[in-house]
Amino acid sequence: MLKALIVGASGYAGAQLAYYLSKHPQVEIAALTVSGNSLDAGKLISDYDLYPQLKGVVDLPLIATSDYSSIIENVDIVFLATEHVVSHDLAPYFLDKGCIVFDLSGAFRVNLADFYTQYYGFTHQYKHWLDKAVYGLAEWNDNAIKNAQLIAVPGCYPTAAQLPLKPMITEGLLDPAYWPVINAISGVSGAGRKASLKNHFCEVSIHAYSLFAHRHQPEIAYHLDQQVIFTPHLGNFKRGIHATITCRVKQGVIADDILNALNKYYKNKPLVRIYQKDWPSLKSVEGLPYCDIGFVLKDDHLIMISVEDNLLKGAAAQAMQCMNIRFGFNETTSLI
Ligand SMILES: NC(=O)C1=CN([C@@H]2O[C@H](COP(=O)(O)OP(=O)(O)OC[C@H]3O[C@@H](n4cnc5c(N)ncnc54)[C@H](OP(=O)(O)O)[C@@H]3O)[C@@H](O)[C@H]2O)C=CC1
Ligand SMILES: CC(=O)N[C@@H](CCC(=O)OP(=O)(O)O)C(=O)O
Repeated sequence: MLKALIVGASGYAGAQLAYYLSKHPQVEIAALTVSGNSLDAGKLISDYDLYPQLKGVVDLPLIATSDYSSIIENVDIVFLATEHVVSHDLAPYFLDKGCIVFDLSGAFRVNLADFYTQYYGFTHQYKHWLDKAVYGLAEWNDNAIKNAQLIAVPGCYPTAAQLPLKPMITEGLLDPAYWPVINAISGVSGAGRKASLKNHFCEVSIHAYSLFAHRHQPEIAYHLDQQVIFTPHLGNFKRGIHATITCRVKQGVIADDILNALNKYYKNKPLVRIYQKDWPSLKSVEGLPYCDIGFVLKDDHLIMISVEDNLLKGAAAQAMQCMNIRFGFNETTSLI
């Protein structure tokens, strides 16, 4: 049995990882940790005020620590379900110890000078690990993931945006003169579990935010090798991302070309489901590890709809999928 550590286990993504690992036949949980001064220190993850859904499933304590020396002996795999700067600081320690690290934050996703100072507010200190990190967009990077020590699991919006667009761009179906326009709305869990007025349920309305300034715009553009306009929205629901992506196709492209491109890349990919008619809504993916994609073409205007659970295909499920790929397990083990 491989042994896995989840850092940030009391967070929304960390708790989902704990659930998936509890069902995995080849990997077991070595420890669940939170920060040294966590208010949840010593509680069971399944306690009433944390995740009672995990009662009888994962009844492990949350260890509050910043010293991993006694834990690491026993660990093969580390999931960092922590905010970006915490992952940035912790990942090299585990990597130097030889662990395989799956980072759910943005700390190793984009290898561009000044990207972290501009969008994340810190100067990246670990260029050599940034150079080695493999972007964990699982359906597209499986060969590189198989050999990676550090897997940077994509952001929730970038997964919902890239999965529909990548086949279009790779097959040369889009008119390069027009940037795809991505309008995506996320549930409040996208902001994490820590309470603030911004994610207080009674305060949340529906609104766009970070116009022309969200850190996921450069992440999407970098990995697509195509500029895009990206506008995130916050919605008054718990979980899920619904992305509406409007593009201009090249003259002569017909609906069959779009469907064939999607099928070419996803027919054998169990976690991406293509709609042949109509288009998906959030209820088809809530609590599930899929990204569902539909589209409509009118003349040379293409609208693609993609939906996912931000905490699952947008975070924990994709991390688990990457782990399965990395260790040669069935891609969907413990996920479906
Ligand atoms: N929520 C989402 O939809 C998505 C999230 N992500 C990314 O995944 C990561 C986790 O997100 P999410 O689960 O929402 O975040 P949460 O805020 O819900 O959880 C963060 C977790 O990290 C712990 N933590 C904070 N500081 C430290 C530390 N120094 N050492 C160890 N643990 C620490 C927190 O516990 P405590 O503070 O008590 O120590 C908590 O368990 C983030 O990088 C986020 O950007 C990616 C895609 C989607
Ligand atoms: C609704 C909400 O606030 N969403 C977050 C993005 C989700 C996330 O966790 O960001 P990463 O994918 O970069 O890790 C935001 O816009 O900052």
